[in-house]
Amino acid sequence: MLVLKDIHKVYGKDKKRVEALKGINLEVGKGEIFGVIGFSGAGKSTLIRCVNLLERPTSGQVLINNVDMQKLPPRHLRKERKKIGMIFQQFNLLNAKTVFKNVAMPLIIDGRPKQEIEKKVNELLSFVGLSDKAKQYPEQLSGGQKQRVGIARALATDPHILLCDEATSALDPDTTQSILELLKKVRNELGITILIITHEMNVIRDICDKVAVIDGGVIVEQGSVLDVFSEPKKEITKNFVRTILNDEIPPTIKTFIKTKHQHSDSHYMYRVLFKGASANNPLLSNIAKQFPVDVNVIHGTITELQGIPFGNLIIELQGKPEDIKQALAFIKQQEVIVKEVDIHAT
Ligand SMILES: Nc1ncnc2c1ncn2[C@@H]1O[C@H](COP(=O)(O)OP(=O)(O)OP(=O)(O)O)[C@@H](O)[C@H]1O
Repeated sequence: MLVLKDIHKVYGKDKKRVEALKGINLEVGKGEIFGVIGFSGAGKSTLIRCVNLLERPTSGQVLINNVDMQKLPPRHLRKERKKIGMIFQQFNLLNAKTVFKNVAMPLIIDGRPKQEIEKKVNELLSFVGLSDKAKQYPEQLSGGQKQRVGIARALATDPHILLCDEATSALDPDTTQSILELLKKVRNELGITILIITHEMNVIRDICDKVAVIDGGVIVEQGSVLDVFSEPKKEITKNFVRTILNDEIPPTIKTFIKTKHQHSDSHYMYRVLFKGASANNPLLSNIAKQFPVDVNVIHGTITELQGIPFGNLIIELQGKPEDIKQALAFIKQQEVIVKEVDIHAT
């Protein structure tokens, strides 16, 4: 659907030269919700603007449905661009125009007949839940309602892809949630592919299928949200995951365990990650029932990723070394990820 091949973007020259993107490779499948997360200055805005060629890449290819966007003559490019909708952090609405006119604008520019515009805009306002606001002006709306207008406007030309540039960053948590639900509806009911850039991991957790982490103009890690959340590899990714899935053992518990293990070289502490169906299995009680081993839950968090439960527990197994070995072998047969925690190194 959308393929970015070795995209570089350089701004300025000589002393003012900034290499904002340093060889970005991404593939977004049809109907996917793909999130790109990074800190401020990582290159997110540049990246998303390169997709619809608001910003021309210095080198590299932007392929949409196998069409190389940069090779298109201007007339064809204008046509292809209509298949890419975009929404913005600050909504970018025309304050002097009504909600209806704002949504109608891309269709008016496109020279569509009045009747068609009327029908389409009313459908879109109903889709985003703002039928009763058609005659109002943007300043009479809340932030969430403004973003709904932004979404309706972006959908006016029936795009295949929707680009979301920090679309929820200006909104409070509840409104963020309702906009994310609307974006899910856009994908589920209209089959539109969505590319989101954000610095908020909760946005990735709540609606993305795949995630890429961008740092210093480079994608440092990417994969399915489930995989990246369960086994983040790079430090920056671990820090992002930690913002919503705190896997740090609290200092007081660390001190307690260290004292307890002071005279022992045995390591009976494990981090267990449950995802999907495994999160519903009574694993811990099964261990306690089947082996002469006590299970002590030291710390844990459970969250949901796209409706799938996802748990991260630190457990301590107490018992004879041979029994613990057997219990551990049993745990490893389950659909969970188990890692030893070296308390002396934490
Ligand atoms: N028009 C421009 N001219 C010169 N440098 C630019 C321009 N736009 C962006 N940059 C630089 O490119 C780098 C990436 O910026 P970009 O805005 O893409 O990052 P970002 O991840 O979107 O950050 P933010 O969330 O703060 O907007 C930064 O160093 C920025 O200063």
